[in-house]
Formats: sequence, structure tokens, C-alpha cells
Amino acid sequence: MEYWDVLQWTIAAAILRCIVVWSYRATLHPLRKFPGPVLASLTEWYGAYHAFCLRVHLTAYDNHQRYGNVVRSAPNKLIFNTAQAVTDIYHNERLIKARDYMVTSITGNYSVFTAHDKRVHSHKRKLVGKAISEKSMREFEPIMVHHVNVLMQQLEWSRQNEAFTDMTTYIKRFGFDVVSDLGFGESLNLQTDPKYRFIMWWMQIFEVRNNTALQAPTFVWTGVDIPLFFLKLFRGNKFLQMIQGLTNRRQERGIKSRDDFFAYMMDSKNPITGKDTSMKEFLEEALFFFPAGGDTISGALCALFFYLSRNPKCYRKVTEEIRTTFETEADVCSGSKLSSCKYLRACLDESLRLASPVAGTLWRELPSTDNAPFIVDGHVIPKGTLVGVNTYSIHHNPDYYPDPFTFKPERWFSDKQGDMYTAFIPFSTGSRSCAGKAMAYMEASIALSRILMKYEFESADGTKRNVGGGSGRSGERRGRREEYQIYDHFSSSHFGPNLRLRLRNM
Ligand code: HEM
Repeated sequence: MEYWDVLQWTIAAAILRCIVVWSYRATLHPLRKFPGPVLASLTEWYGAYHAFCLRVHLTAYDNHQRYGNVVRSAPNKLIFNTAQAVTDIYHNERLIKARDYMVTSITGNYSVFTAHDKRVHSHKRKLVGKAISEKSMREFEPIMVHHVNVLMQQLEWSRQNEAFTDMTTYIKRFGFDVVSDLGFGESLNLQTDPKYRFIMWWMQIFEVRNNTALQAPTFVWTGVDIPLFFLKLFRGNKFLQMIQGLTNRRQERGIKSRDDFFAYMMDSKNPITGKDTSMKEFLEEALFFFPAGGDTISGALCALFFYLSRNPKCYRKVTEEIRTTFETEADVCSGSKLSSCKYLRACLDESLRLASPVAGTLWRELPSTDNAPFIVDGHVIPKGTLVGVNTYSIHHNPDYYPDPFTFKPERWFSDKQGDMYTAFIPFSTGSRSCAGKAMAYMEASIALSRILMKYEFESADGTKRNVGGGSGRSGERRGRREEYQIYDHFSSSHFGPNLRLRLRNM
């Protein structure tokens, strides 16, 4: 047979395969009765395309508006939009984290984030838990405060030398510095030294690849992982060398030199193989740790600055609360005084609701050994289905949050909270929820309070004010001018807000 004939037959076979698979998915598949976009029911590339465009969260929201509270978002995936579904999915002991998360692994090892085997996960979770336990956080606080002080110096430099301060630039570096110190006992010093700043955009591209692959795992299983190839070709190796350098230096200082994540990991054995933790395993954890603890904090804080700069009443209220609770900037630390700042917490929760740094859908499924169907919000779910609640969509569901696009910290004090708390899942919920939640609240509260003890701030003028918000064009997904825009790639990218800082009159 000629080369040309082989090619023709291959194309014909591929087309025939698509016709058979698509017909099955549209007419006979167990999920055929669930509503959703036709393309989504036929192919997982629908989700991959939206992930690549960094808008999985907006697509899910639109689909819920159009099709209701349960949507078929891929041939084998259902997204729900109710508080009952949050409980049925994330507190269901029979369900595990979807195995598809393994496509995000770069070394082929499990991390605390990707492990779906409950034994492996609980072992890793205990180790992470030790590194960010209350006791560890108390010991780590002075280091965190040191990084906040460096942030304050950077903001002061910006106030004196720049027309306005782009908060994303400064806060992102801060977030990564804190998390590298927590993980490796050594800061990357991104705030003051440009050497390793490239890792922030490297991480983002890596995450876009991961999120796209998560929507369409065939993308990786078939070996068509072109973005990863290019990433490795350019800066990837430099990035891996940087992490390797951090871990080598940490090892030289001795495992017991500090109670950080590295120490707990390297001092433990794999519960299944009984072997010591390998460097590759540690690398896998590190690759998750940076965006998990750095990008997320940056997203949460920048959204909060955005909303406070646009809501003068809330700004005045939170400022007054902080300034009457603490006497000086140096007084601000964790403890009963900070916990008594209830309005601060409500502002943080409200911006986490509106602009969740992890805005997508967190998938769960039955393990291969469990064959019985399960129930989500009254629907019988067949085996082989991935289920989840989309965080952005449920956070904007008016059944739980009336006037959902408005920044209203007061809603967190209302008597009728009911399902509002169940539906509030910025850190997810259940056994796979965020291990760094307490640290995140502490870090964000200390940073915001210290900044407010020293500065007044307002939005920059003219078009610079709009950075971070929507386009202002009606009918567009990103049209809402007063909504902080997140660009979802599992954690998310964001821009601005641009602020004008003034020293506070004492
Ligand atoms: C505002 C800040 C943060 C947000 C919104 C956030 C959100 C989340 C979410 C939604 C998950 C669940 C992922 C899933 O189910 O697939 C998660 C997991 C996790 N987060 Fe965070 N996170 C934040 C900060 C942090 C910090 C500061 C750390 C630690 C340095 C951290 C460490 C982790 C870990 C280790 C997991 C994996 C938990 C597990 O699978 O058992 N996070 N986070």
C-alpha cells in the first residue's frame, strides 16, 4: 500500500471513530438526559478550549444561567450549583479526588494535591498539616511579618517614585517569598531581587497547561503535550534548577535545622512502598506548593484592595476597625486582637466570594472498586462520572447571595445565613479542602492591617483605574467594570488594582 493510501485510511478511520463515539455520547450515554451545550456532551475539548482561554469559571456560570443547576460540561462530567450538591459531593466519603489530576504531575509522582489513594493522601496531608499547624504558624509568624515589612518598603518606594502602585506586581512577589520560606526555609527574595522573578510567569504558563490538560486528559495521554515541551525547552529547566538549588541548600543545612515542610517530608517514609521520600517526590510537592500558597494569597489580597478602593463606606469601616484595635503598625500580629476584627474578616470573605482565587470546578469520582451509583442533589449519578461544584458559579448564585455581584461585607452578619455558609467554598470543603486556610487568613489579615495602619489609598485616576475590572461593554462575559477579573488556570492570574497610596495623617 502506498503512503498516500495509508494516510487516507487513517483519516477515514479517525472520522468514523469520531462519528461512532459522538453518536454514542449524544444518544446512548448514561448522562444524555442532563442538559448542557451540545459540544460539551460530545467532546472534552470544549472544556479544554475554555480552560486555555482562562475562563472555565465564566463558561460554567453562563451554562448554569442557561441550563439550570445541573449541567453536563463534558461527555462524562456534571457540574452542580446548589448547597446540597456541595454536601453530597465534598462530604461523601465514598468519593475520591478525580484520578485525572495526575495529568498535572511533572515527575510521575503523587503530591498531596494529586493523590487519590486515601492512604497516600492522609499521610501527605499529615506532613503538610505539621508544617502549617497552629504551632508551626506561631513560629513562622516573625518570618511572615518580615516579608510583610519588605512589602511595606516596596510600597513606600512605589509611593515615592511611581504615579500609581500596581498591587499585583508587589503582592505576587510577596506571596511567593512567604511560601518559599515556609516550604524550604529560604526566601526567593523576589521582592528585592529580580533574579528568580521569571518563575512567576513560568508557573502561570505551567498551570494553564495543567488546567487545559485536566479538562481533556487525552491531551496528555496521547502525548500531544506541546505546551509542556516548549516550557521545558525554554525556561522550564531553569525553573527546575532553581527548585533543585533550593532543596540542595536546604539539605546541606540539615533536615532538622528547621521545622518546615521540607523537614517533615524528608523525615518520612512512603506508607505504601516503605521507602524514604525521594527528591522527585519532594519536587512534585514543591511544584504544587508555589502556586497553592503564593498565587492564591496574591489573588485574595488584590481582589480585596480592588473592592475596598471602590467601596468607600466599607473602606472607612474596615480602616476604623483596624486603627481602633491596634495602636501602631508594629502591633499588628495574630491573636485575639486580630481575630476580634470581624469586619475585616467579612471583607476578606466577601472578596473571596466574588473573586475566588481557585474559581473552577474541583472534580470528584467513585474509586474503581465501587460500582454502585451515588446521589447528588437528588440525581442518580452513574459510575464513571466526574462531579463537582463550580466555585465561581455557586458564589454568584442569588439563591444564597442576593445581589450576587455587589461587594457587601454586611451580608456575612445577616441572621439568614443558612445555606450561604455551605455554599461558600473558596477553600473547598471536606477531607480535600485547603490545608493552608488558617495561614491564608492570617497572612492576608496581617498584610492588609499593616498597610492600613500606615497608608490611605484610593484608585488611580483615568483609565489606570479600570485595570483589574471588566471592559465596561454590556453583554460581554468580562463586561462588568466593577468586578475584579480573574483569569482562571486552577489558581488564577489577575491585574491591578492600580492604587494611589498616601501616608496616613496621625
Ligand atoms: C486565599 C488563599 C488560598 C485559597 C483560596 C486556597 C484554595 C484551595 C483550594 C480550593 C484547595 C482544594 C483543591 C482541590 O480540591 O483540588 C486547596 C488545597 C490546598 N491548599 Fe490552598 N488555598 C489558599 C492558600 C493556601 C496556602 C497559603 C497554602 C499553604 C502554604 C495552601 C495549601 C494547600 C494544600 C496543601 C492543599 C491540598 C490539600 C489536599 O488535597 O489535602 N493553600 N487550596
